[in-house]
Amino acid sequence: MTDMHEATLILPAPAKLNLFLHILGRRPDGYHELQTVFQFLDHGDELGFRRRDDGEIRLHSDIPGVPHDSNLIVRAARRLQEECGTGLGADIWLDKRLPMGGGIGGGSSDAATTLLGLDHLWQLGLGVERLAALGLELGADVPVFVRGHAAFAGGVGERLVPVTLEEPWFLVAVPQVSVSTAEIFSAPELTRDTPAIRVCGLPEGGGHNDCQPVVEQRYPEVRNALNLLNKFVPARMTGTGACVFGSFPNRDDADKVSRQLPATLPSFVAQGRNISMLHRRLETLAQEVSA
Ligand SMILES: C[C@](O)(CO)[C@H](O)COP(=O)(O)OP(=O)(O)OC[C@H]1O[C@@H](n2ccc(N)nc2=O)[C@H](O)[C@@H]1O
Ligand SMILES: Nc1ncnc2c1ncn2[C@@H]1O[C@H](COP(=O)(O)OP(=O)(O)OP(=O)(O)O)[C@@H](O)[C@H]1O
Repeated sequence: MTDMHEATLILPAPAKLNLFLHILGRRPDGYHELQTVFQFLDHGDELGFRRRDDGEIRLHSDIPGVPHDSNLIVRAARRLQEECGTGLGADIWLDKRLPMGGGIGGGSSDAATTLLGLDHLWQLGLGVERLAALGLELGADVPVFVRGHAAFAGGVGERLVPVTLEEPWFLVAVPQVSVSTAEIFSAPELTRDTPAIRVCGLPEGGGHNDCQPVVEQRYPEVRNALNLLNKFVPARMTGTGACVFGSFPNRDDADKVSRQLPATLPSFVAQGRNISMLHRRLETLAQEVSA
């Protein structure tokens, strides 16, 4: 067993929030037409990479309940190898900080960081378009992390239009429950007929999350978290849950509320960002190389 300090490249895998999530309809293949806005958080997992010359992909950090070969990090690495036919491999370490099944995109972000990290390490120069297309094969949320810009999403989540938003501080509460995205999308009671908005951005009044009533009904932990946070700030769920969030003009205000939440409801405070911290780090790396 080796450690993160053996990595030659360490990169962040930030979380995202869905600031609203409207479900417009269901396609014959079961996937849902939706509209949402993604913004990144300056908080996330961390991944370490080191090149191997024998073609092996080895993830040295276990996630309980996720077999090595099913981990999105390993799947992303193997898909990239297959795509470009490289004989190179990698040792990979993961410092998992984001809750799983939290609706903040941890697995998708890990996959995107793997695609961009190995593209850099193996000097493939595949470019964001091809990496985003590979990402979409792994999950609907992967392309936005590959592109790294806050975005309005349409279609089944794959049609992305970059947007520039205010960058408030968010308090994200983490109910101690994991919500399955597939379960919520297959719920008979899910509202699937919200009218499309015409602007590529935040709707007037901020919109809503159609998945929230379904999750509140099925998961009392999420309902309780929303009730608690709503006492201080208008609270909303991200994605298909379980995390709920409220926004604040500065860090101090968010921290104050965070300290008033009960110990049974963990939370974190992070700034919303239009450029993901992964892309800011890659930009710095590129500048260091060219200097
Ligand atoms: C809810 C969101 O997080 C919003 O950002 C995403 O749309 C879900 O993204 P994700 O977790 O990457 O989802 P995927 O792994 O692609 O799909 C998980 C499951 O969610 C359902 N699903 C997902 C996306 C979509 N537009 N319609 C769906 O019905 C499908 O049943 C699918 O089997
Ligand atoms: N590297 C990974 N990190 C987290 N989950 C992973 C990973 N690889 C595979 N998975 C699987 O993916 C599932 C969803 O994890 P994830 O943390 O992305 O959920 P989420 O935050 O609800 O995502 P989303 O907002 O994209 O729906 C997990 O329950 C786990 O079984």
